Amino acid sequence: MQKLNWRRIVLKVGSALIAPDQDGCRSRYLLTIAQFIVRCRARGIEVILVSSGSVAAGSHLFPSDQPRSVVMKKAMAAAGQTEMMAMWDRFFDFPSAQLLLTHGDLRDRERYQSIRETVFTLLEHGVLPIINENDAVTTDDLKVGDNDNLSAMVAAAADADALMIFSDVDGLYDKNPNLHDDAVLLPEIKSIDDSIYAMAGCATSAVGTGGMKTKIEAAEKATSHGIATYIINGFKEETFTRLLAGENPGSVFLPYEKPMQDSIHWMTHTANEQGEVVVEGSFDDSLEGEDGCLRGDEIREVHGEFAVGDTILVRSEDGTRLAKATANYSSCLLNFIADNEQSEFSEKMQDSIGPIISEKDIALLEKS
Ligand SMILES: Nc1ncnc2c1ncn2[C@@H]1O[C@H](COP(=O)(O)OP(=O)(O)O)[C@@H](O)[C@H]1O
Ligand SMILES: N[C@@H](CCC(=O)OP(=O)(O)O)C(=O)O
Repeated sequence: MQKLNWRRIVLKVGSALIAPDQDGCRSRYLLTIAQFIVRCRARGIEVILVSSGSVAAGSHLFPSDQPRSVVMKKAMAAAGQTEMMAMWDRFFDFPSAQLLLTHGDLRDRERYQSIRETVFTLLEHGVLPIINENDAVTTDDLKVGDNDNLSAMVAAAADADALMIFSDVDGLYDKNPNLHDDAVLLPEIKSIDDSIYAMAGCATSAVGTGGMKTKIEAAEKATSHGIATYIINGFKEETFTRLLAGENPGSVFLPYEKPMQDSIHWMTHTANEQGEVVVEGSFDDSLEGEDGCLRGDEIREVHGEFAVGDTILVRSEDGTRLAKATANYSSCLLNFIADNEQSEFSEKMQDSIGPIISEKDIALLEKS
């Protein structure tokens, strides 16, 4: 038996595989994916499943002649999720567990840690975690919006070795293969830049969300955490035999050689900034200084309301996004310090509380 190097993998299954006829769940493609999961587990590989498809699975329960409003889609998701979980559960003789998440859960550090603990406990006890976005309750500002990005956040949280995105296409092509006959498949992508994003088109199926763009975003999130990311065709049986043989049946994005530390990765790719501080141009110098930190006299403006421990954006006076960081001070206190930077009280306070942000809690961003 071929020895695979994966210790833990995240599989993401797109809606077209769940409900290919848009008429409820079908086992046609899921059976092969389920067998792949069983075989991986038999080889000692821990598997986490991120399953799309609740809306596609539930749509047949609602009148097709009515507009698909947001609220109608939420109702479809709520009903379709049960159908989809029942379908997955039928394939396995081991237990599975449902986790319905929103971005609101993942971007809160405590809830993120709690999700990690739950996932690890499930895996430890041989239970298959099956994850989807909680579409029935989520709102625009709380949702991830697509399961490609969600699966990458899950893969990072679970410290997986590989993320496999099973879609309706063989991998990433230099242009959409459903629209261009001369599109060429890219088997290996070493780094992701604008030229890679330029290849991505939208979804062409009736049920897909995000197309290739969100898959590349997911690959960027995952590879920067050291997670190899595959985009592969879940419709083809040979995909699964080739994966188990240690081959690449589609496109693989190679992991960073020096992955980000988990808390920095979370801050960069999952957390939302609650507010921002504008600093004078010498921010890089302050990081290189003895304390590796930011002090009150470098702050020009404070925007938004944030508390100690929240993620904030550090911006330069010319608008450049310099870094995300954990705030050691609330916005209220920072406003006071910025207004009274020379005061003895401000200086004493900083001496006793310490730096406004500390080097270990800073994620530097691309300067653009
Ligand atoms: N450069 C590209 N390479 C491959 N597929 C692409 C590309 N650009 C756009 N696509 C489209 O992306 C689709 C897959 O995305 P999507 O429909 O969202 O799938 P899923 O439901 O599996 O997430 C393909 O069927 C194809 O139409
Ligand atoms: N959470 C949604 C799926 C969103 C999504 O990203 O769909 P897809 O592009 O098919 O992976 C659902 O369960 O219907």
